[in-house]
Amino acid sequence: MTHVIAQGTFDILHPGHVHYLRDAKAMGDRLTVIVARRENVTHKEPPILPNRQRRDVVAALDAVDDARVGHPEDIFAPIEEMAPDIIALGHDQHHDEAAIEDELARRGIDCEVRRASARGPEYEGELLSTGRIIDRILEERE
Ligand SMILES: Cc1cc2nc3c(=O)[nH]c(=O)nc-3n(C[C@H](O)[C@H](O)[C@H](O)COP(=O)(O)O)c2cc1C
Ligand SMILES: Nc1ncnc2c1ncn2[C@@H]1O[C@H](COP(=O)(O)OP(=O)(O)OP(=O)(O)O)[C@@H](O)[C@H]1O
Repeated sequence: MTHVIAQGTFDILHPGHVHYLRDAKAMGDRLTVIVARRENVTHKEPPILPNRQRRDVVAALDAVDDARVGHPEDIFAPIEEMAPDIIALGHDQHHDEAAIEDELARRGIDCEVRRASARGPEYEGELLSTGRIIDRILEERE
């Protein structure tokens, strides 16, 4: 059984998220998703929705076998505990594959790091970014 881990913020789900998680699931047999804690989302605006709500909705997707809110301080602690076979990074995630591989090796975790593919819009107006959905809401409702 090949265990795959995916991770992200997943604030206001859209079809890009569904694509990423299906792609990650297709890399193996079992998919666990780590949902980033609000306080750890520092590279962009913090999520609108609470940790548990983002976790619950991700857990309800077909591709997802299990979803959990991430560790507050050590992002490698859940990886160490679950010992997955593959970490599937999102196509645009800022994480450096080599740095993650180095840390996995340092901790003695035998796990491959891969990148998932991107999905573009399939029709005029399809919005595949939480940030852009929020911008649209602000434009149209103010
Ligand atoms: C291997 C890995 C493990 C992670 N584990 C956690 C975690 O335990 N807790 C957490 O809050 N975030 C965790 N993160 C999520 C990062 O915080 C996340 O990349 C970022 O905040 C959200 O990025 P996004 O822009 O793709 O949504 C992890 C990221 C990676 C690459
Ligand atoms: N169009 C897409 N195609 C493939 N993967 C996507 C797409 N949109 C988001 N993802 C992936 O989903 C994961 C979680 O994304 P995240 O929660 O950062 O949402 P986002 O919509 O990309 O956010 P924002 O655009 O506001 O920064 C990331 O790994 C990201 O690469």
